[in-house]
Amino acid sequence: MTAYRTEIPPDAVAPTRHPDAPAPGFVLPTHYANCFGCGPGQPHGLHMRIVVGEGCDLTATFDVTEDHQGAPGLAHGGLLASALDEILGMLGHLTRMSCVTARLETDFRRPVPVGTRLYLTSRADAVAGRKLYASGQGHLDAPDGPVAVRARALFVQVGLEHFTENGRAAEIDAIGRDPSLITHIGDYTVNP
Ligand SMILES: CCCCCCCCCCCCCCCC(=O)SCCNC(=O)CCNC(=O)[C@H](O)C(C)(C)COP(=O)(O)OP(=O)(O)OC[C@H]1O[C@@H](n2cnc3c(N)ncnc32)[C@H](O)[C@@H]1OP(=O)(O)O
Repeated sequence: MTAYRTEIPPDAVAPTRHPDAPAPGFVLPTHYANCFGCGPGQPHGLHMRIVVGEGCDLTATFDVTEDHQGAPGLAHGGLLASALDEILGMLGHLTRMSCVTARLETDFRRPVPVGTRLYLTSRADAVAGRKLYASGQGHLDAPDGPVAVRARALFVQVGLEHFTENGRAAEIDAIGRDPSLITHIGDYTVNP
């Protein structure tokens, strides 16, 4: 059997939902106004609205439009992977780990026509030190519809310097001038 690099290592533990994690049903605010996945200020973005689940899990819907085409009338696979990356990355809200994607493995199981509403889910599967293992999927047109796309991912926890030292100065400076470009939930700042 293939040894995937997102296979959960023996020293991993079950993820713990942080006591101060947002309540079930809470709609997560965008972590950065210009994020391609969730930012309202990003005209070309996916504008995903991600909802907190009961455990270490999230749900979202994503409407596939003609702007998302790869083949005629069908969604572009990279775009579907982006939607999954977004809902997987937001799991850090529940475990209070500010993470970036280290690896994202995507299986495309069925074509996704323009006009589809994709019902996305993600869940944290395990934590090993700074590493968060997660999986997710997208169902066609209903929460229990056929699975069109699924993914497994590894996220690695990083500090704020990951963003301040690597991000382009123009955008980092813009946040300094307008801190509302990134979101604060409770007593912590969501990574940009
Ligand atoms: C406070 C609360 C906040 C709440 C939170 C909200 C979050 C708000 C969410 C935003 C949601 C955005 C959704 C989009 C998310 C992106 O799209 S993020 C952008 C895309 N990703 C990137 O740009 C990351 C680029 N890569 C890097 O910067 C670095 O490679 C990394 C990932 C930080 C790791 O580097 P590093 O810190 O030097 O660590 P490193 O020792 O290399 O790796 C750590 C461990 O991970 C393993 N590893 C690293 N890469 C891989 C890999 N590709 N495959 C397998 N294993 C790997 C290493 O083997 C190592 O394992 P151990 O030795 O510990 O067992």
